[in-house]
Amino acid sequence: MRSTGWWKNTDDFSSGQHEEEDDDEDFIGDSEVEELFQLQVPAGLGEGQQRVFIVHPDVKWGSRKQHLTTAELMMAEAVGLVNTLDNWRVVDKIILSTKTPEKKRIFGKGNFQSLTEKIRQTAGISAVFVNVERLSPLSEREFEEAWGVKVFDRYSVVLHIFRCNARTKEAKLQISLAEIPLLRSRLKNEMANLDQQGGGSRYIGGSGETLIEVQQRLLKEREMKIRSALEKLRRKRHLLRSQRKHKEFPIVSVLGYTNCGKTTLIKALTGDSGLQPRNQLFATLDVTVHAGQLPSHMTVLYVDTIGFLSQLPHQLIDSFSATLEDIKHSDLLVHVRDISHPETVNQKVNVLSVLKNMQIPDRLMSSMIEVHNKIDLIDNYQCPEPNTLAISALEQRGLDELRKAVEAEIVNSTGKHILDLTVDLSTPQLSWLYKEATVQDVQVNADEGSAVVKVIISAAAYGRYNKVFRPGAK
Ligand SMILES: Nc1nc2c(ncn2[C@@H]2O[C@H](COP(=O)(O)OP(=O)(O)OP(=O)(O)O)[C@@H](O)[C@H]2O)c(=O)[nH]1
Ligand SMILES: [Mg+2]
Repeated sequence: MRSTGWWKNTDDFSSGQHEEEDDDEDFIGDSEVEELFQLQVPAGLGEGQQRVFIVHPDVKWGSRKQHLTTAELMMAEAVGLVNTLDNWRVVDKIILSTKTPEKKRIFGKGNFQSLTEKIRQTAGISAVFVNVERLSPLSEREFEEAWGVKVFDRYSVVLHIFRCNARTKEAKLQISLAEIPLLRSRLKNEMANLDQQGGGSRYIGGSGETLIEVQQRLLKEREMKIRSALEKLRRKRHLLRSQRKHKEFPIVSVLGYTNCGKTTLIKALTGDSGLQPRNQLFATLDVTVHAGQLPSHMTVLYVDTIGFLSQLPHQLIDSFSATLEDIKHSDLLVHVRDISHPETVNQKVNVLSVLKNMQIPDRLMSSMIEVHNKIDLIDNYQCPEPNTLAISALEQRGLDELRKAVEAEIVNSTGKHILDLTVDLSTPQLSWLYKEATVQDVQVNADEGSAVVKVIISAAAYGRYNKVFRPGAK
């Protein structure tokens, strides 16, 4: 199986060193990862067709009009999540107004009764998705008993989508870690059940531990194992990052709300046919790297990242912000927006606030290029904001302008200079420049045996050039 992990892809462009080296103490084998990934998927979430009834409990706020739009958008997002999964179907859906979130019960008594009737009368439902971030184990049990089907919250659904889409070792481990709280609350639930039958607090064997203590200990051990495996991967990536820095390929991280077109754009910019854009949320779960050329023929590495989503359960944000950590080490950020989306402004606010919480360095925030994508869906789109670029990644429109803008920022941020150097063709100057810098243009003057070479060159390389070929030059 080909790994698409970022450390692996990075290798493809650098030293050719392979991820899977035998004598590497930080090496994590596939089987080790699979063992940690292989979890007791909550019953009903795994294989098979799922026919889902969605309930969105809506807390009233603001004016009625405002309130309705918000609830409907939240419902649309819930439907989007369910449709992401191949074998899941939405059978019916309902928005129910609810009490304030601080209250213990989500639904009032009357509401709950009519909801229960509706669910029981709808034929063929196999699960109910209650669109709240996290259900308490108590509510989950109560709902499952009343409705007679599995009950999922946003956390378990998003986690399941992540599980289905994870490909690399790191993504799998991150998901296994994010799953621990879910397992912990399931354990609580099971123990509450057992206790009713007097079983959970009984000591087992001669160990002096009760059943629940054993289970909790196993879970804790599992968590430690995952954390240590992740730590090993991180160390490895750090090593590769410093090797890559050496090679001086500038890094351009492409980020934005889920489904805005990041993968499509990188595919268009690099021609990398291995990339698969898909019309679904969280199509990309692994950070991957792809080489592309700028107008000056300079090679840059585009980093495809996991998409942002508002209302992402925050336990998952903790796990996944680690996946995004690496964008801090980029030379440039490109923020892609789906300008045709009705919520495009809120999406931008969400992306910027997550970046702010991640403490992205100021230099990256101020040089970030904002790209308005999917302009093919809007007639005569004009960017309303200055310093933004309008493109269609799908129809490959506006890409040259984008490449130019990327190049200008890269030249700026990496401290490279664009210079016209006159070289003597009887010396190795030109071949030196080809090797150590990016040659943009060569104008040969045959009569004089010289050429004017336009190059992009780092300050350090220019210093070496002068030392070797023009000692005494300032
Ligand atoms: N009309 C139109 N559709 C586009 C454009 N760019 C991307 N899309 C479509 O938008 C959908 C999502 O594209 P992706 O490139 O997978 O989006 P992404 O941002 O990588 O999504 P995630 O990885 O899920 O975060 C796909 O169906 C693309 O074909 C565009 O310029 N115009
Ligand atoms: Mg993608």
